[in-house]
Amino acid sequence: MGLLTILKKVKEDEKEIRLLILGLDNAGKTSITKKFLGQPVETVEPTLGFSIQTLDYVVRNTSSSNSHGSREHTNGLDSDTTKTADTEAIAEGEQEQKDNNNNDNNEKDTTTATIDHGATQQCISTINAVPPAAFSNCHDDEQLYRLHLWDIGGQSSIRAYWRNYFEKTDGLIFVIDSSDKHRMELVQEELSTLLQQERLQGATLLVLANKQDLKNALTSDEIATELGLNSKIQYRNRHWAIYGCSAMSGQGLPEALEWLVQDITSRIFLF
Ligand SMILES: Nc1nc2c(ncn2[C@@H]2O[C@H](COP(=O)(O)OP(=O)(O)OP(=O)(O)O)[C@@H](O)[C@H]2O)c(=O)[nH]1
Repeated sequence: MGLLTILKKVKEDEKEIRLLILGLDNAGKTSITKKFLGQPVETVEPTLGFSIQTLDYVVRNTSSSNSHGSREHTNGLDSDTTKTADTEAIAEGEQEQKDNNNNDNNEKDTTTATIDHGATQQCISTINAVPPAAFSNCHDDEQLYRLHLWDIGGQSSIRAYWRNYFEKTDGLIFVIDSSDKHRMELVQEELSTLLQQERLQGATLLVLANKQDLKNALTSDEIATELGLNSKIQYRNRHWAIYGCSAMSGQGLPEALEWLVQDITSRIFLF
């Protein structure tokens, strides 16, 4: 294997992005994940554990397609912040993730794999079989990123397990049911607790104010105020954005994902 081949392989391996999708139960995490994957969203079941999906995402390196123009709110930080590497040993979560990463590597060519995590934890790992050649088929002005979408159940009994999935997270997608006004305080508390976690310190935060198709939905501006995104100190050193969206219509999702990928890639990939 020549040097160039080795360098290219290193480069290719680095183009993987890990996205953690969290939020209260019924917020729309699975529906949004399905929409990202181009799958039907009419029938979704509550996630009783977690599911992992991969999505190959192409970014065109032209000035127009790289722009973040459609984002609604950001903290205005420079995008050259270095990714925080968390080397602390993670007890059970780390082991669980290693098991799943191994599964990921081993099962690339299969469509599904199931891991038994006992009564409350199920994992359905669906790996979209994308030929490795896909990486070399991009045009010069295109870059392919492989997004790993970790959709974790949001029911209160499962929220205690969220911490098992923090490791190596590049981006946190926090999904909110914008029509669920009574639980906004709980949403605020859960997000605030998440952002205090050391292993999520370097992660870009994308807040999705979902279900904008419902008449009684709060707007993304109203939710930003509820969460204190522009006022709380814990958001000052964080790359964040909030987008209104609807998993049903898909409205707002392409722009939101584009912003997230652009923010992450501009921070963590050197070439
Ligand atoms: N009207 C509307 N309904 C939505 C939208 N997104 C999701 N839903 C519905 O909300 C319900 C919950 O959606 P899920 O995607 O299962 O939510 P979840 O966050 O994955 O839920 P858990 O797995 O319990 O954590 C389902 O009935 C969806 O059809 C949306 O944008 N608009």
